[in-house]
Amino acid sequence: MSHQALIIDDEPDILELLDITLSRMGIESHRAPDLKSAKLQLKENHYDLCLTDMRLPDGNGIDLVKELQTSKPNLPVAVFTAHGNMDTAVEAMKAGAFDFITKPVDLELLRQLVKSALNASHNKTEASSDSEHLIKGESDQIRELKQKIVKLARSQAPVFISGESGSGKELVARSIHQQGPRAEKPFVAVNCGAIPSELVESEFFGYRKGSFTGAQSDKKGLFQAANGGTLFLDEIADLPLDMQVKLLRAIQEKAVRAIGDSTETKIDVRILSASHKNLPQAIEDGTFRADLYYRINVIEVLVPPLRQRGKDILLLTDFFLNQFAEETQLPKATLAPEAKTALENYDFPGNVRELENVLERAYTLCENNLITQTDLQLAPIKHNKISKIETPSNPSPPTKSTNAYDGSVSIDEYLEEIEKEILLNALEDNRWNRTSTAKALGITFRSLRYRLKKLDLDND
Ligand SMILES: Nc1ncnc2c1ncn2[C@@H]1O[C@H](COP(=O)(O)OP(=O)(O)OP(=O)(O)O)[C@@H](O)[C@H]1O
Repeated sequence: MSHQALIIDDEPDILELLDITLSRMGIESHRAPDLKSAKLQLKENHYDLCLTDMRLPDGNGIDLVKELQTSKPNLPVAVFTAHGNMDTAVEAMKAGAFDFITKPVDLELLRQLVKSALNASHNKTEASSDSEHLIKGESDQIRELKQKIVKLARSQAPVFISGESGSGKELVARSIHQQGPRAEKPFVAVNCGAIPSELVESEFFGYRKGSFTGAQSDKKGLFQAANGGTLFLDEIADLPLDMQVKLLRAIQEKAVRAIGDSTETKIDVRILSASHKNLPQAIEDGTFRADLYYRINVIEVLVPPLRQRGKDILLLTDFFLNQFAEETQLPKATLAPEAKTALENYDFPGNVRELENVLERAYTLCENNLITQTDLQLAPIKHNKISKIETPSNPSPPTKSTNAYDGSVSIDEYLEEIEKEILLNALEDNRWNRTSTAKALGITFRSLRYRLKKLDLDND
């Protein structure tokens, strides 16, 4: 059965052009010059794709995008925006639009967009099972995250993934890619902090032969390598400022220019990015551009720290122990009860990656395949969870939320740990925004800064 699309625009020439392009792709299109007629047709027919202009004689395309999110959540809607008007594009994607395309319409980009959209609606049934495989966890936080991923996978909007180091940000990015219409195309992950600043541009955009000494042949950049697929920019906060401008341009124009090239090449890449740093803070500090943040952060996903995932600690433990046994072809290790308790009480500053490393080391060290608390070599009290109660938005007095003081460390150290815990929880709750953290804690900004410094938490 051939696909059907609804195209909504008040300019007959554009409708004609779209109709011809789509019919060459085997897609039958219905035309609507305004919202009223579009809504009528949406009621009467089944569509696989909807393309709408933003400004229509009887209203705004974005209202239709919003409405369709509830009435037809599986129908991909893309919007046309005036050239250079990224604000509208961002607004439309936040409202649930699948993607945007600027006018005058580039037919190559249009064809790519249409293919992605059709794949997206085609893929949705297989989607959720993939994520189950990749991201382990049954906690409410992880369930919610997985549901969000299924939705995000269908859109083409840039997603910013925030979360502590080792919490699984890259895994989330992979999952979004794998469940989306680009799954068959490349997923290219790049650690922005690991590329020397003088090489960033050529790594990203490539270069032409002879463009500088040593450029002996053409080289493709990461954007080109990811064409049709997804480019995952990890540690994006580490990108040098001049490169941030070029990245912004590439995202806006959907085009890149290799070093030494006189022309731009259109590229179709979905941008996912991540950082464990607080980007709003980086903007305040002048190390990150606000306009780039606005573009890459159309949708934000927060990966929760492992210590907030309750039963997932032991579930992941089991998963990793199974994995080690499989890899080594040796019997699976078991955990002594006190080792289990120690893991459950540990706060994992390095999150899932740390758990994996701790277990791998313990698996190697343990005797008779039984992992004891000693084998785990967890950091001393410094990193232990003192409180099991998550209080930060309204911190209760330490006496309520802490275990009894047992004299194993000095009282000062003990109190410092409590203070640290409260500060970290409050920071996390306020997305590392210091101004709101101070407010939530009822202390001044200066006092918060002083405490962070004193407790050696001021490392950003
Ligand atoms: N929910 C999970 N289920 C299974 N494995 C996980 C999960 N979360 C993370 N991992 C594993 O933990 C390790 C770290 O994850 P990942 O690299 O995605 O974290 P990250 O947040 O991107 O880290 P960084 O901040 O250092 O870039 C990887 O080996 C990953 O496969």
